[in-house]
Amino acid sequence: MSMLSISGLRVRYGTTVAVDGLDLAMASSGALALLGANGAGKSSTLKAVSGLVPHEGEVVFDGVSLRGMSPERIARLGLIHVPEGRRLFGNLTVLENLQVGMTAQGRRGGGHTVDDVFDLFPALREIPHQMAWTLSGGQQQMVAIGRALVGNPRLIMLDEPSLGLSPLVAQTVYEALRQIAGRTPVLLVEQNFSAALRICDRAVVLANGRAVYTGDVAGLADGTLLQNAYFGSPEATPGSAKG
Ligand SMILES: Nc1ncnc2c1ncn2[C@@H]1O[C@H](COP(=O)(O)OP(=O)(O)OP(=O)(O)O)[C@@H](O)[C@H]1O
Repeated sequence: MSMLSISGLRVRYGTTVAVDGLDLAMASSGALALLGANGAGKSSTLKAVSGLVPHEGEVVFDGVSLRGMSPERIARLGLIHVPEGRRLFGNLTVLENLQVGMTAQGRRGGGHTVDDVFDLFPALREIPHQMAWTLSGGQQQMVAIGRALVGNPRLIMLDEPSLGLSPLVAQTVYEALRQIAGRTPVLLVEQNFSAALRICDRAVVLANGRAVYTGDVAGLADGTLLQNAYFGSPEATPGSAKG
């Protein structure tokens, strides 16, 4: 049985169709990359799964339909979203942000401790009392991932974790994600497809809200399909173009 199963997902904002009938299934281990150009519908997919935007279609997590559930309840089931832009509490410290993440554990308990997060990201161990708003982008991303981990995710969804990071910092974040994916299934949204493909075993490529590829990352090796999805071609861009 799939851990996460999405069928016929449709997200609209007014007249814009952001996700246009997406089917996607994830097993209970491994990492899946959700790829595509700007505006392809990647973030909207994650937001729909975590109950942040209205949608049509069915999302089932570990056999439970998420229809009508609040984002808080979905997070307490262990489906945890690290949004684009990190969304930390700026006026809380590193440690306090991590402690807030523990509330997503609900009654499940377990998962990473704050100490485990500091083992994963030693740079944070040095600055537990620093206010989040003063952190660099890379440190913020580490706290955002750590905050998800202490919530004991059963599946973790990350939206563009490397956005705005230097190549070296992005590499540190990706090394941690590789370790995380070894024990928790990861659904990873990225613009930076080469980084994502290095840690994922499966991929879905979106163009204008529709899947143009679903399968093993090996099937993307020759690059043509990704080139088309990111830079445009008639086959890779069904439906009308959106800005
Ligand atoms: N709140 C919103 N209101 C109106 N349109 C939106 C909203 N959010 C997204 N869209 C539109 O929906 C489409 C899909 O956006 P989405 O953010 O899901 O794409 P994406 O693949 O994540 O791209 P990006 O990497 O730029 O975030 C785009 O056309 C976008 O302009």
